[in-house]
Amino acid sequence: MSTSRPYTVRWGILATGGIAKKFAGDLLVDPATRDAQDVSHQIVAVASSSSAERAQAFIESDLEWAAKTKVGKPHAYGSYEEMLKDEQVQIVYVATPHSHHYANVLQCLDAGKHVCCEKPFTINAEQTKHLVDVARSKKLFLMEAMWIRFFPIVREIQRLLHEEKVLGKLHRAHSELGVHFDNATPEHRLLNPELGGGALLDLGIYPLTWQLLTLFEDPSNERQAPSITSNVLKHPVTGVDEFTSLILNFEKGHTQGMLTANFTVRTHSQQHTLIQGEKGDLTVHWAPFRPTAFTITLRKNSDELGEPRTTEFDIPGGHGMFWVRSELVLCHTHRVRLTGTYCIPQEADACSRALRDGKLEADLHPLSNSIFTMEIMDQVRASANLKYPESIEAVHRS
Ligand SMILES: NC(=O)C1=CN([C@@H]2O[C@H](COP(=O)(O)OP(=O)(O)OC[C@H]3O[C@@H](n4cnc5c(N)ncnc54)[C@H](OP(=O)(O)O)[C@@H]3O)[C@@H](O)[C@H]2O)C=CC1
Ligand SMILES: O=C1OC[C@@H](O)[C@H](O)[C@H]1O
Repeated sequence: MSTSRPYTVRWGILATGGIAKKFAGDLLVDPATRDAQDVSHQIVAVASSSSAERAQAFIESDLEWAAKTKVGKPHAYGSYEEMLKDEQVQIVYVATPHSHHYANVLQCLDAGKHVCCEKPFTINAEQTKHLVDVARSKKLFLMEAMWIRFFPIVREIQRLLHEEKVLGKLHRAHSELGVHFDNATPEHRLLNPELGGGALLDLGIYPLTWQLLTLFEDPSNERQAPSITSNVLKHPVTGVDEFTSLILNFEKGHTQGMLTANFTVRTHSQQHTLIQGEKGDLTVHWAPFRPTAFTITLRKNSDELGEPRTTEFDIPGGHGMFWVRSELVLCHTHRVRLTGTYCIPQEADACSRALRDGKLEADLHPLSNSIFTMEIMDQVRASANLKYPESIEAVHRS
């Protein structure tokens, strides 16, 4: 255990909606509980575009600041601009709807702040590329908060598939995410084109990331881009994509991926991602955006499956936006608790370590991943003639 003082990063939270509450709440969990000795987090400011009172209420009631920490309270700002003038703020977590990411991240970078921005990074790839250029020119850290990239369970799946080759040669992967919102009106950010609504950008990005993690990043594919066919069914009222499906051919790896996303019917299968190889299958259990277990079923022969073996990962405390302390457990008849826990940085810890080490992007989720993801989503939208209003598609290079 290291005895040196942890590197403390000072966060500003930009927007006070649903995910901001989860992310900020996770920042307040004592890093010692996850054996992270080298980094810690402080929230120094919260900004709401609605009012300073809303930012204050976020601090007092959503974060239950007084109950959770004795550390000095963050400053509550009634506008994003005001918060970005605060010299105490080192890095900003951007949690506005997709439509606003590009403009908000530009604002942060122009104010000299490092940035961690929610997924999807922007509306289109050109906007992402512009943000990357600006961040690099200003020597500022920038990262898309595609949090599953930092989960130990995801890294363990990659290790098993790509290094240990537990399934042998990979053949195909199926991944999906369907959700159902009871009271989703046309104004809801998921249905509203003005807010970048639609299944692909909000939900499809997860099954797409599972395809990239498994088939695209399979060493035998040598990171060759897939050829893609896609199909989209638009929402009858707002015109955003309600159901979106992709077939991805990875020629180099000789694998095929299929993915589907929608915001009307929930994925009921507990297993949202299925990867099949010559020796058997690996399924990842719900949820695609917060996986906690996977099952490997090796084949006895071409027709018969062997006994499934499940590995579970714990996410003790918090929502899991910064870290996971995990223990491997083999379930079913082989219930074995493996000795030793290990802690792996998750997205917020990864940001802190990058700032501490003077890095401008995160090793586990470099900006090239975000550009590539946006390019694929652009391609799918173009083939379905799915356009957002020009006000949110525009790129403002000077
Ligand atoms: N990583 C993950 O697991 C998740 C990521 N997300 C991502 O986070 C982002 C935000 O999602 P979520 O928190 O669910 O959204 P919410 O609608 O709950 O919150 C968005 C917040 O953005 C601010 N805002 C600024 N301008 C607008 C506007 N014109 N309309 C609406 N809100 C506005 C508001 O905060 P204020 O008034 O304080 O400025 C609002 O509370 C999305 O891009 C989504 O993809 C969402 C859920 C889970
Ligand atoms: O990132 C997300 O994960 C969970 C979904 O319900 C949500 O809409 C999405 O933004």
